Amino acid sequence: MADPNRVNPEEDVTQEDVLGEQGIADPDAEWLDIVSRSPASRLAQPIGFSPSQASTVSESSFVSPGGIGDGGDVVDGEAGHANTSGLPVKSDLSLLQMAFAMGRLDSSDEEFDAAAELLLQTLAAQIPSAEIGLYLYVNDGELPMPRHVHQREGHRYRRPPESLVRQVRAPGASALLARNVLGDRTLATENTRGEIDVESIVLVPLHVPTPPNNHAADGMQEGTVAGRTASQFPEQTAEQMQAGRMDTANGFVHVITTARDPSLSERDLAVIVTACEIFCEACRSLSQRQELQLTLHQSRETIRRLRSQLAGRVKLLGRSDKIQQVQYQIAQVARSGASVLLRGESGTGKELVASAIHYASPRADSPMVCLNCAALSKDLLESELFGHEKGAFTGATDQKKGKFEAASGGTLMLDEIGEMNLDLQAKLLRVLEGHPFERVGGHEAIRVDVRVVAATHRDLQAMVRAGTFRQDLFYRLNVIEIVVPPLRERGRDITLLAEHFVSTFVQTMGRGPMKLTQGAMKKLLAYPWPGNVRELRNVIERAVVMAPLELRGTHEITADEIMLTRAVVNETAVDEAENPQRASAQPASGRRMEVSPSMSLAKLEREHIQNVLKSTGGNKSQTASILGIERSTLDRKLKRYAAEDAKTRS
Ligand SMILES: Nc1ncnc2c1ncn2[C@@H]1O[C@H](COP(=O)(O)OP(=O)(O)OP(=O)(O)O)[C@@H](O)[C@H]1O
Repeated sequence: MADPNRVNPEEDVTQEDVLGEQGIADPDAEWLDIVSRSPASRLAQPIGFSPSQASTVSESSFVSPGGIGDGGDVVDGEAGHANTSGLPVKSDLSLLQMAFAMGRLDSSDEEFDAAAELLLQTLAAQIPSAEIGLYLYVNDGELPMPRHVHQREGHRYRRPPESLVRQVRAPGASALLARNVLGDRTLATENTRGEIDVESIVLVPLHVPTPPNNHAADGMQEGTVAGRTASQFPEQTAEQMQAGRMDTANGFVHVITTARDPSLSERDLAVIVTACEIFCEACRSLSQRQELQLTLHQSRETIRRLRSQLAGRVKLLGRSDKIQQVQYQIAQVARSGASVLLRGESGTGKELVASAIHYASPRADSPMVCLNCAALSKDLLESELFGHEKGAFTGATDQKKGKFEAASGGTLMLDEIGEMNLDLQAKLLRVLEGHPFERVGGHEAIRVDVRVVAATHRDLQAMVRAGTFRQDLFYRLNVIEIVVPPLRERGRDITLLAEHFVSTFVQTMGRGPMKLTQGAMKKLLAYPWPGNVRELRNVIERAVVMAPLELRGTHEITADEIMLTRAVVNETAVDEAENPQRASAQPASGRRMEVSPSMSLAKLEREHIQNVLKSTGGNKSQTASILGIERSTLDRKLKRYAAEDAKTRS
């Protein structure tokens, strides 16, 4: 025969195990340990109770622990809750309504308390004769004041005694129902008249994620505690709860009825447990959403910070007239939303100019996206530009947004626009004219607000004449044209940029101080820079990398350490600068000049000037600088050579 002191004879759990050492003072108290829940099983079950799983419990007996839907559900037949039709009963509907209402809560800080309020309202509607308290522990210390309370008009809710609370806070504790507890001091506390008139009690442990922000103080009901902070709550994350790692409740719901009211039934217990399950799940999902929102917020902040850092770095260096003209144009066009066409050789800084326009424009806080039209096949370029739907083509395993969508609100730079085929040019034109577009394989019309900056090193007008570039697109893109000059036409900007790159690389590579020698500078100035600024950058990077590791003081980067790919270097100037005593008669082009003993000094000078002029691509300022003469002197000499030639011809 079963030991009446045992809660669950099968599992050898005594009544004391459930209630602790102090146990039940009143031997008449009837206990039902109804639900022993594992987090993993939560909400895996329907909210309602299936008749096939229901079991009726006779008075004065204990039921084995079991989760809702685990076969341990209890239905109070007398209360008429057993439902053989399989249709939801009234309480199920109300719980469903509560679940929907909780599901609709957004993830703002106050929603945890809104969910708690919904829970209490639902329970109050289901059990009109009950007083209810919801508790959350800020730490593992004493019983806190209830965070939310429901009490009827003229009635006063009373907290449970500590000894009872310990039971629901024990690891893996179940929900409890106690009846006939009138006068039992271990199960209920006194009312204002010093009587213990509580007749039945339900306690349900809660496993809720840490409330996001303790706004509980705002608009709380009587008995709640203000001034708690989220960090004071025990560390419990939604993931931990989901994984079922946390088995100590960090809160509970306490429901009581007094001697004047109907006693709480098993059906009431089941409803309360289910409602609490829904509440905990809603809190978990709110917490997860809030974590996601926090991550999103942090990511946005990071992007904003990186953008402003980037904006600070987008500096178009140069003091030459030509670069100052470009800087002026950037400032002019940035304020407008007009399309810009950037022209210039490869490596001159077209992308940098596009970025400078973007970061100086009101679109600076939105994305700046670049796409090189030369790097992709026609089909890939279309999908990169406009995106594609899942399954649009082989390999399109997911939906993908295109660069137009990615640049929404910002700027899209289309580099090498001259490489775009005519079909795509037509599609691009439509978008530039304000028409919506569809992703490849899609039907949804997408509209974006994007400023397009196109760039090319090709002669688009010639392409228009040849029929390989649409004239209407050319006009649409060429609202404003900015020509980025080649480096060889920027004179002293070469050394300015070189010095900038030296200090940049020294810093990023963590090297000691370095500087360029005069000879190195002259070598740089004498070079025609077919690869423009990009090539200069690479040359300097190499020089910094190759500089001796053991340095004392400032390392001087000599001409010999400047490795140029083309052999067209003014070695004369360099040699003279590095070894002034070793004057040489080598031409600027790098070809060794044949110097016959009969050659006059004037002829030698003329040949040298023409060679240097050739090596700088006709850049007179640069030539003058290399030769170490004034620009006006060079002009005079060139005029004289032209006059001499004309005279010879006539
Ligand atoms: N005036 C400048 N000041 C500082 N850095 C520059 C300047 N011009 C170009 N650069 C640097 O030179 C490199 C090449 O520039 P960028 O990529 O903008 O050239 P591009 O004309 O767009 O080249 P491509 O036509 O090949 O795409 C980049 O590292 C860029 O930061």
